Amino acid sequence: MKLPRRFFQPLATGAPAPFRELPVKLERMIHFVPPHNDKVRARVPELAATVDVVLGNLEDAVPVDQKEAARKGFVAMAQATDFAASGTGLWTRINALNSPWILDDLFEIVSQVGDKLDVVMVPKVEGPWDIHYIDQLLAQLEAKHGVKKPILVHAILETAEGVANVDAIASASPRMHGMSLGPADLAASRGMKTTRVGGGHPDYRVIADPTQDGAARASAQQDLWHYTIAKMVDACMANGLKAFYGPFGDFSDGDACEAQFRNAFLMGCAGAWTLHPNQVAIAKRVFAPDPAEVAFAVRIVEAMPDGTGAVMLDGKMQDDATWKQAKVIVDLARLVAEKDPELAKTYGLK
Ligand SMILES: CC(=O)SCCNC(=O)CCNC(=O)[C@H](O)C(C)(C)COP(=O)(O)OP(=O)(O)OC[C@H]1O[C@@H](n2cnc3c(N)ncnc32)[C@H](O)[C@@H]1OP(=O)(O)O
Ligand SMILES: O=CC(=O)O
Ligand SMILES: [Mg+2]
Repeated sequence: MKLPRRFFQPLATGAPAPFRELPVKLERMIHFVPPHNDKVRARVPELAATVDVVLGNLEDAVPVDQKEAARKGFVAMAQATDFAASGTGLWTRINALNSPWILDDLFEIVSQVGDKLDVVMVPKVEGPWDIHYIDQLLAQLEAKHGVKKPILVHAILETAEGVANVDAIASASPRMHGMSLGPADLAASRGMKTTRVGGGHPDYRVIADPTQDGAARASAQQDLWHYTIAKMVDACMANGLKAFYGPFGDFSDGDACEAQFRNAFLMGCAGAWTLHPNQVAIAKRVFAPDPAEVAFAVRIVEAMPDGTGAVMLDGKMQDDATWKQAKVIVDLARLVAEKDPELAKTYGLK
């Protein structure tokens, strides 16, 4: 373990100092773009204005013979668009640490567009040692190429070992931005008996006890991801990081996607991945607080100006703890309102 006083020291001479606090940004969706696909890449300038984060994906879903094209495509799309102008984040998902592509991914991207890159998403993180390796390498590359702003690291939680080490991953480096649940790889790693990318399964359910009259027994589907999301959210929030739901692969089932995203939002996640344009509106709807909740949260904050004491609102007791919950909702609503004029009007925040 590093000494506490060395935690925030740059890991290479000339590399920028790590952030003490994460920049405050709205990240309702991390929109995945296949950079080797010329048609989709050509749409990135237009797309950038409509999503919170554009991510160029170099890992799974890119065929082996397109890995170089994807990397070059990402550099081209990073150069062609001013993401900062629309307040849009620019991320890339690099190949895994045990792959033959990761070094070229980082060398080429940091050398050519390191100053534009906000976050590197690292797949299949198993433990803090993976983050330490990326942390050191990024510092060396930032120093070599004169990158001024620290590039953040986002881990995908998608192996059984990674889940077992989630707290140590979250606290491994001040470069950590957050984590995403990777339900597809995690299902495989855990030996789950599914063939899906996120979402539920109709056979994962609880059933009521039999009754004497032999009536049909009530049964309800359960959420396969509840435990992991809760574990990830706790690890992230305890370390000042952000937690995200990852991919939902059935593009034809908007309702199921929305329900899964909403569970994650209610449990503390900041956003989710969008893999297809039709998931962007879902993420915008879900990862912004409900206007009625915002209105009630404003009443709580106004009823307890210094955040202490106990008051009654509509028959419900409010105190310091509900004031803090209300503050989470009002702060998020203000962040959303800065970007969304329609919701700003609906929220009507002063
Ligand atoms: C488990 C994991 O690792 S998940 C992360 C890895 N997976 C990914 O990154 C997948 C990202 N998404 C994609 O590559 C694509 O959506 C695909 C290949 C899965 C499907 O693409 P298509 O077959 O073209 O889907 P579809 O026909 O429904 O697309 C509709 C339109 O949206 C466009 N589109 C599809 N996906 C995207 C995207 N991610 N971003 C922008 N535009 C897109 C298509 O080009 C198409 O445009 P057109 O109407 O002008 O032809
Ligand atoms: O990378 C994402 C996953 O679900 O696997
Ligand atoms: Mg994966």
